[in-house]
Amino acid sequence: MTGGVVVHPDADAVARATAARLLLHLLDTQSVRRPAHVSLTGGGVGIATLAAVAASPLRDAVDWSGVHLWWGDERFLPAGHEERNDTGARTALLDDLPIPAEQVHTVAGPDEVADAETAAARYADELARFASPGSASPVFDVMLLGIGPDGHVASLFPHQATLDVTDRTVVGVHDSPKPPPDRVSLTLPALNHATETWVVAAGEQKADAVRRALAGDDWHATPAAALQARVRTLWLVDLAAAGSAG
Ligand SMILES: O=C(O)[C@H](O)[C@@H](O)[C@H](O)[C@H](O)COP(=O)(O)O
Repeated sequence: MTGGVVVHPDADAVARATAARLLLHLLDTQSVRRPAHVSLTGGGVGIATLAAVAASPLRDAVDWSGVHLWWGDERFLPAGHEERNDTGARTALLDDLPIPAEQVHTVAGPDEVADAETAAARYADELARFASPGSASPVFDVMLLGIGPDGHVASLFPHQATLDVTDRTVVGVHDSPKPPPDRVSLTLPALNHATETWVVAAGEQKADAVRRALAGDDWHATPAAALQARVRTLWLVDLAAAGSAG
């Protein structure tokens, strides 16, 4: 397992460089095996990265029919709601991408299921359909994640019981300190079932969380400290999030 921190000048550079990294990574992956599984994230830099993928000349070099897209977490809101992570992704990129609809694996919302637990169970079933041998989910080629100022990743928030769930790949989340309160999230074992994890972060308000995660803080206090991809965990940050601002 290796890791590293790549520091870019600003948020826009983080998004553009991460988009280029993702597209090249997909091209490399597709030269040896398919399909590729990529897990997306909501959040400012996460969605800006998808917009940068849409704008990249490399975008059409990828064979999107060989890519499956997932989400590390979703806000438990009806399909099409503007605050859903997948809505942001559709607007930024997916509406315009030649990817088969059945390879875009979204989380059910309250328009489809009664509660976040049911949505989580349904998403776990979907992950299981594509599971690598002997496991409950595919190995994600790239797990893209943002980080909150409190150190949360996906919808795993500090000191919540969901952090200790290891017998499932997906959980319902309630009382999220970041709105909306109800969410669905991959658990830590599922997030770490990834070849590469890339945490994107920009802005001074992320600097303390990034520092604590990299210092190996107690992951109940800083969930991002628990991230450990199989091959490489990369931190793609701007100067401010690296704690080097001004
Ligand atoms: O639903 C969400 O909001 C997320 O998936 C969440 O984990 C996000 O990635 C971080 O909170 C960072 O978000 P920002 O980049 O907007 O701060």
